Amino acid sequence: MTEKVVIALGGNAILQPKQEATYENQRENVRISTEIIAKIVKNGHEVIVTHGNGPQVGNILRQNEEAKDVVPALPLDVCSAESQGFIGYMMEQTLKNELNKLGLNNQVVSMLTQTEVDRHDPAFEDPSKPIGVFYSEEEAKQLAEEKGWDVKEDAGRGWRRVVASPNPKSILSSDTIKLLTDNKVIVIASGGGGIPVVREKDGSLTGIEAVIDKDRSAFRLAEEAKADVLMILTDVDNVFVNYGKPDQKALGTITLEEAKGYADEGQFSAGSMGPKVEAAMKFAEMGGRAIICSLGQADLAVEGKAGTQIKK
Ligand SMILES: Nc1ncnc2c1ncn2[C@@H]1O[C@H](COP(=O)(O)OP(=O)(O)O)[C@@H](O)[C@H]1O
Ligand SMILES: NC(=O)OP(=O)(O)O
Repeated sequence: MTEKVVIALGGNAILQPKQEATYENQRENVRISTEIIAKIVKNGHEVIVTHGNGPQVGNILRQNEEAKDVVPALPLDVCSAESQGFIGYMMEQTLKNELNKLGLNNQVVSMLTQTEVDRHDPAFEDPSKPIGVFYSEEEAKQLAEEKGWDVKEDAGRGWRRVVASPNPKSILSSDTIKLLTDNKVIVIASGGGGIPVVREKDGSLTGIEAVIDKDRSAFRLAEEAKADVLMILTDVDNVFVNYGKPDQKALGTITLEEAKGYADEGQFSAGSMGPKVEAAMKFAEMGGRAIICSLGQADLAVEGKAGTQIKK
């Protein structure tokens, strides 16, 4: 059965924390991801791809800040647009190559996407979105002091700079995305959660400095593009209960009620698995099928044979 699938690729899939942030490393990781996405297309599904940008947007911002005496620094929303362009370029090119290898000639387009947020969102007062590279606690605190950054510990993996991450209210080009997918075009959209923008009183749009969580905006994208499946890909095969403890247990197919129960127990860390499960539950609530799984198992998971699957 053909299903419309929104695939959300984790930042880890594009740049692993221990890798050097070279173009070559990132392009190869993206190529590996698009090899799997091409298989899903080959199996007959309509696909919309979205992706994270945490490491990349942090690096672009840093480049701008460090070089500001030579070239004026650009604001964070523009860095977000740059990251969408750069990742979209790698993804569009490698996906087309991988589709060609499978004898498929689908059109692929990557769209710069703006996401509307509320300028009064309380998230602007409480920066929480980790961007850029990881630091030791000592380095992070020193950088915070020297450069005025906000820094936080990131889900047990080290310390990172954090910026405001408002809730995505609407993906602005979702009508166009839907039109394209309805016409069999594979769309790469809303990368890095989308470029954050706010609507002025006269209806016009302007950018605002923030980085939107891509799991939250993937849910909005799936909702607005009327997808059947929301698939969030990360670096673990399943969602676990008692994660990291000797009695950890992988979750297979679970009901929305079961997922809510585990979330209420605090099983999913705020900065990592929490937003994924939250997005998956909201999508399941709407009657869709939500999957959280590893990149390597994505083609099996879409057929219901792997990963954590949440249904109403
Ligand atoms: N309950 C859980 N089950 C599985 N993984 C979890 C859980 N709680 C926290 N995690 C962590 O969440 C990580 C995935 O989140 P994150 O690194 O933010 O993803 P990505 O960058 O791929 O979007 C996993 O690598 C794992 O360490
Ligand atoms: N924007 C965003 O959520 O990126 P990551 O998935 O890379 O953190």
